[in-house]
Amino acid sequence: MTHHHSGETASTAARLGAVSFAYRDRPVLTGIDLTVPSVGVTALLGVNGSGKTTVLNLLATVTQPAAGTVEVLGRDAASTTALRTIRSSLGYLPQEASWTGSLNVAEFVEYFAWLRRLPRRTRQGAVKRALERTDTTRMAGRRLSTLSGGERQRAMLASAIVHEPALLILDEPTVGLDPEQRHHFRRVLAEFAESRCVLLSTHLLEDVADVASTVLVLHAGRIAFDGSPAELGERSWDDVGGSRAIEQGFLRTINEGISGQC
Ligand SMILES: Nc1ncnc2c1ncn2[C@@H]1O[C@H](COP(=O)(O)OP(=O)(O)OP(=O)(O)O)[C@@H](O)[C@H]1O
Repeated sequence: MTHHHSGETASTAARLGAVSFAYRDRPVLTGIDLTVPSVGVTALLGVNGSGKTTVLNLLATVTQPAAGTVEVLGRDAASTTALRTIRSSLGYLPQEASWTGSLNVAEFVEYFAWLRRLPRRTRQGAVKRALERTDTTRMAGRRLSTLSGGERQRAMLASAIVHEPALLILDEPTVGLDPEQRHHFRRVLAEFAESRCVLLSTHLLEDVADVASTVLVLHAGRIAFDGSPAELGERSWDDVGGSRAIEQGFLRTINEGISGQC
């Protein structure tokens, strides 16, 4: 995996340009600019309430900005015709996505294949591939309600990638997983991101150290850092290395409000 960060030369999966957004009278984003590279895992960091979910909702075209431009997969999300194309190439796993009912894993993923309008002749193959990719083939016949947190999250991931989206957006996907399940989940994401864009929000610096090629830090309504995990780690106070360095670099970025735009 490459460790370049987003820039003018890298091809772009998604972009926000001078976007502002408020919930009633509460401003959340204030003229934010950001770029998500088209390959690799991009991690969006920020404290609680900084607006990560809002950013993901905008890029998933679930929410519209009050001002500014949202561009996804090279198209302007303000255009109704572009939206059709964007949405068919997009996968979105919202925070704590929860599904009830009696479907087993394979049926659940097939249901999404159907929702995504995959033609009948390719549907079974797509389901099989999504199960293989997420290492859920063994649990294909088990009901969702009987799965552990990590197994369930992988089944959710399978449903989000069954149509092979060019851009996959995940809101805090590793919450509630134990260390081994997190590790496993990240390996699946890393593999998927070898040829596609994965954008995830997280509070876990270990997610960043382990799997991200690009880190964006959201602070005070804007992007306060845009670079590689190593570059964020270089902002630490001490010579600590690893996810400790990234944590310190993150804290320093939000405390000092350093601009990380290169
Ligand atoms: N529907 C809403 N109505 C009013 N305020 C909202 C709404 N949704 C979010 N907010 C507020 O907007 C701000 C940004 O919320 P958002 O969920 O985007 O942040 P976040 O970074 O994802 O937070 P967390 O890390 O806690 O998930 C917060 O202050 C939140 O309270």
